[in-house]
Amino acid sequence: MPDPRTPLRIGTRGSALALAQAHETRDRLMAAHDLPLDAFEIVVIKTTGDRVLDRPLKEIGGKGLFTREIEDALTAGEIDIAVHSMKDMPTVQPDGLLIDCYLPREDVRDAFVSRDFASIADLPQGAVVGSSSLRRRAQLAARRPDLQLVEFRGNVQTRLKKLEDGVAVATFLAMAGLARLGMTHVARGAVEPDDMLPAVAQGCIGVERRALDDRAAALLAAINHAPSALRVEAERAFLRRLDGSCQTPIAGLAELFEGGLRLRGEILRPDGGEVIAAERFGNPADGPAMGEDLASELLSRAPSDFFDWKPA
Ligand SMILES: NCc1[nH]cc(CCC(=O)O)c1CC(=O)O
Repeated sequence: MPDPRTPLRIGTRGSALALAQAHETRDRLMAAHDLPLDAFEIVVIKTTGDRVLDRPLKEIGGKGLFTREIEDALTAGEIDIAVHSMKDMPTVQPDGLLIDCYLPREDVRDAFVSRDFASIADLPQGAVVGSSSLRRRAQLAARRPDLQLVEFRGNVQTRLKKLEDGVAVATFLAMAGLARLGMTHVARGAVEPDDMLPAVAQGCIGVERRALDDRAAALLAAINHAPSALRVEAERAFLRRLDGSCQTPIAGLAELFEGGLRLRGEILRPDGGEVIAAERFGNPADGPAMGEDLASELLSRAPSDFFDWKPA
């Protein structure tokens, strides 16, 4: 049992967004437990995803790329908790680790970012749009097959610079990331989920810990936001059922209303040529079962060649 007076080491990536998320987690822990700043230590961990910036993510390993090394540090006891964008998290955690703490979810929507155009509908015929997100590319192609898509990797600043340089006339970012960086002014508007269903867990920060670490468990329990947990766990059950069999784009969103849970999900062909979508309404406590059931419906409705696509 570690000395409860040693600082709690918070592992995070070093990007501005990751640091903002780590600081938010620390501030919530300080407030919930009336702890001083020096009860915490922020430990920055550089991941493969941060180092390899010149190739599309899908070539170098996709999901898990930003989290693997952080989880290794957690398992090795080099950090005590790890703060993650849940959108980037694989649906299964390594043995001995778990996530049971979620911060209040931010805006789940995608932001439309462009100097010259106000919305997707406003984009001229054939306009060049930058995005490296398989989901956003497929959703956009489904709505606007005339648009030209170019890869657009890197952090928020890098992508904004590419827009400035004229590499593309518009791009998409998560509203949540912009909000946490105090940069929502760069968005021309938010895209409603009806028009572009967000990525599973978009806008939600989760905190991972060692399953047997009672000190971290007790600290984190006080800051878990139950409604966000219910929503994200429903979405992640949906994704878990799909992502074993499916490298195609996936979107999913759970929302709470008047005591009920609405869960929407869709899978797309990467070229946007086909979208299969469905939804469930139910009891919030049944979120994970609803997620699995929704995934099963989409899988059963997909034609046999739907999942033949492999990343380049
Ligand atoms: N894949 C990168 C990533 N992971 C989480 C966010 C934004 C914050 C969030 O959704 O919680 C982003 C950037 C983006 O999509 O614009």
